[in-house]
Amino acid sequence: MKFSANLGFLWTDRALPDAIRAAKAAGFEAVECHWPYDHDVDAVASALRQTGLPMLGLNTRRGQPGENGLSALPGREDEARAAIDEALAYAKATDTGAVHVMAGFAQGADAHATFAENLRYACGQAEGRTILIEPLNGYDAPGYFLNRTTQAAALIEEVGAPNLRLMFDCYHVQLTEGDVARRLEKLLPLIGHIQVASIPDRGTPDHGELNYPHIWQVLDRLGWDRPIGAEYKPTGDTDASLRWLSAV
Ligand SMILES: O=C(O)C(=O)[C@H](O)CO
Ligand SMILES: [Mg+2]
Repeated sequence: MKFSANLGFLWTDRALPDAIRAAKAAGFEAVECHWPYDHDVDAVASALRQTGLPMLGLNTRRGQPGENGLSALPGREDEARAAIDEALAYAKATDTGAVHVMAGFAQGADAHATFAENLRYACGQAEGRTILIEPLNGYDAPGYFLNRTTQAAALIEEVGAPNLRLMFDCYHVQLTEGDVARRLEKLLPLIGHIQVASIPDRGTPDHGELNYPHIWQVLDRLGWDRPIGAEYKPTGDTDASLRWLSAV
C-alpha cells in the first residue's frame, strides 16, 4: 500500500513546504492538502520538486466564515467559479493532480442544479486534472449538500464529464452508509481518490469500527495501486502517530 500525507491534518504546526519535507522524511509517497492559499505557491512547488512528492489534491475555498464550500449555493455562482479558478491555478502552479470542489451547506433541487452546473464548469476548465466531489458525514458537516456515495455517483453520471470523480473517504462513508468494502468494489470505476481514518474518532487507521487490514486486502484484490490519503487527526505530534504506517 502507498500512502499520501494529508497536510490539512498532519504537521499542521509547520508551514506547508516544511510539512511536505516532513512527509517525505516519514516515508509517504505523496501529499495532499485542504486549503493551501495562505502558503506561497512557489515555495510549495519548490518543496514538491525538492522532495519528488506529488501533490494529489487540494480543495476549493470554503467561502465566508462558517461556510464549507460554494458550488451548490444558488446565487453564489460567481464566487464559486472564482474559487474553482483559484484552485485550478494553484493546482497548475504546483502540478497538483486533482481539485476537490466543495459543495457547501445547501439542500434541494436548486442546490443540485447549481452544483451540477458548477461541476461542469470546473471539469471544462481543468486542463486534464481530475475534479473530485466528496460526500461528508452529518456529524462533522451537518447540512452539507453531498453526504452519500449514491448521490455522488448519480451526479457524476448526470454531469457526464470523464474527469469528474468520487473522493471516497472511508471515514465519512462508514459513518453515513457503512458497507465500505462492497461500496469500494461497486464504485471503483468512479473513484478518483481514497482517504482513510479510524471511525468514529478520525484517528490513525489502525483501530476503531472499520477493520483496515481487511480494507487493504480488498484494495489489493481490486488492483488499487495509487497512494491512499491518510486524512486523520493525530493525537499530539504527527511523527509520533506514524507507527501504523510501518504495520501496513
Ligand atoms: O473533510 C474531509 O474529509 C475532506 O477530505 C475535505 O477535503 C476537507 O473538508
Ligand atoms: Mg476526506
